Amino acid sequence: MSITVAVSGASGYAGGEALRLLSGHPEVEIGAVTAHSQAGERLGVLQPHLHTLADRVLEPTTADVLAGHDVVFLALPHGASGPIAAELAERSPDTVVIDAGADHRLESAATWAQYYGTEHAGTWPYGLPELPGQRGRLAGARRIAVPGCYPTATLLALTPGFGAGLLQPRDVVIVAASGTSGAGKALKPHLLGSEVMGSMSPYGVGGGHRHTPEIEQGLAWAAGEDVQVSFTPTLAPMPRGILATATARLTDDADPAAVRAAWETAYADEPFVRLLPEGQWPTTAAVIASNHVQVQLAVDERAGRVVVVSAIDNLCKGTAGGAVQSMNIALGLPEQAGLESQGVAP
Ligand SMILES: NC(=O)C1=CN([C@@H]2O[C@H](COP(=O)(O)OP(=O)(O)OC[C@H]3O[C@@H](n4cnc5c(N)ncnc54)[C@H](OP(=O)(O)O)[C@@H]3O)[C@@H](O)[C@H]2O)C=CC1
Ligand SMILES: CC(=O)N[C@@H](CCC(=O)OP(=O)(O)O)C(=O)O
Repeated sequence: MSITVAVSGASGYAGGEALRLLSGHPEVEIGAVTAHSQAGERLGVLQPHLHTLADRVLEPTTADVLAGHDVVFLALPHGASGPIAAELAERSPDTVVIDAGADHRLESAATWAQYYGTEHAGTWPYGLPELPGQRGRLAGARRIAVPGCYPTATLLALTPGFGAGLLQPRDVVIVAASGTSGAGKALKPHLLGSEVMGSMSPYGVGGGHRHTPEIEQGLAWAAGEDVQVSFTPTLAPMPRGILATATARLTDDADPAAVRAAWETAYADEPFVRLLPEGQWPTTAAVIASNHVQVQLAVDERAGRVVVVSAIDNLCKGTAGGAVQSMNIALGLPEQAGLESQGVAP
C-alpha cells in the first residue's frame, strides 16, 4: 500500500526538491501539487527537471486540496504554514504534516516574535534525527518542523562536541557560505546573476540572522545549558550547497586527543553523516543532490579551539531530504527510503 503525499509550494525550490526525491521513493504516491500565484500552471513549465511529473497541473494551496492525503509537505514562505496547518488539523486530523518553513521550529514564542515579527504558530518535533534522542521523538510523530538549512549544517558540525561536554558554551563562532537557492526562487535584486556571479558577500551580520536562535536552541539541547553563538552567513556564487565553518573553545579539562573520538562515536552509525578520514576536508560539490553530509575537524591547540567544517546540499539534507528522512522515521519506513542516491560529479 502506498502513502499519498501532497506537496505545497511545488513551484518553488524546496517543493521541487521534495518532488524530485518523493518521485523516487518506493512507498510514495504523489498526490496534489500546489502553488500560490502560479496555480493553474503545468509543473513541466516551472520545474522542467521533474520529467515524469511534467503534465501535473498546480492546484491552489488550500486545506480543501491538501486534506485526505496521508502526508502533506508544506514548502511555503514563513508565516504561511501556520494558518494552513491549523486548518488542516481541523479538516484532516489524520494527515501527517511536515513543515519545511520556520513556523514551528522555535520553542520560545518571544524569540519567534523577535526574529520573525509575527504570532508564533507553535512548536513541533524538530526534524534533525541525528540530534541525541531525536529519532525517538520523531517515531510516530504527526507533525514535524524541518530545520533551517544553516542550522542543519552547523548543528551537525557542533553537537557531538557539546554532547560530550568538550566545548565551552560561549564564544562559539560560525561562518557559513550558502548557494543562492537558499534564498528561494522569488525575484530578489541582490540575487541577480550579475550581482552574484564571481563574488561572495556576507549578510545578516552582527547576530541578526533568524537562524541564530535556531542554532542556539539546538546546541543548548545538546549542551544541557544555554549556548551563545556568533553566526555570519555569506552568499556564494553557486546554485546549491552550504559549507559551514564552526569554531568553539575547548573546556579547560578537555583532552585534545579525546576530541576526534566524540565525533567518531556520534556519527559511527549515522547513515547520512560521514566524518571524513583525517586530512580530507568537506566540499559542497561532493554532497550536491544527495542527503549526505561531510564533516571534518581539527584541534587548534594554540587557540584552544576545535574547528569543524561541514558540507550539505541546502535543498536536500538542508530541506527536502531531511524532511523525507524524518517522514520515513515518523511512519516507520526504512530511514533511507527515497534517499539512496549518491552525489553527482563533476
Ligand atoms: N531554499 C532552501 O534552501 C530552504 C528553504 N526552506 C524553507 O522552505 C520554504 C520554501 O522555500 P523555497 O522553496 O526556497 O521558496 P520559493 O520562493 O522557491 O518557493 C515558495 C513557494 O511558496 C509559494 N507561495 C508563495 N507565497 C505563498 C503564500 N502566501 N501562500 C502559499 N504559498 C505561497 C510559491 O508559490 P508561487 O510560485 O505559485 O507563488 C512557491 O511555490 C521556506 O519557508 C523556506 O524558508 C528551508 C530550508 C532551506
Ligand atoms: C542564501 C539564503 O538566503 N539562505 C536563506 C536561508 C534558507 C533557509 O534555510 O531557510 P528558512 O529558515 O528560511 O527555512 C537565508 O539566509 O534567509
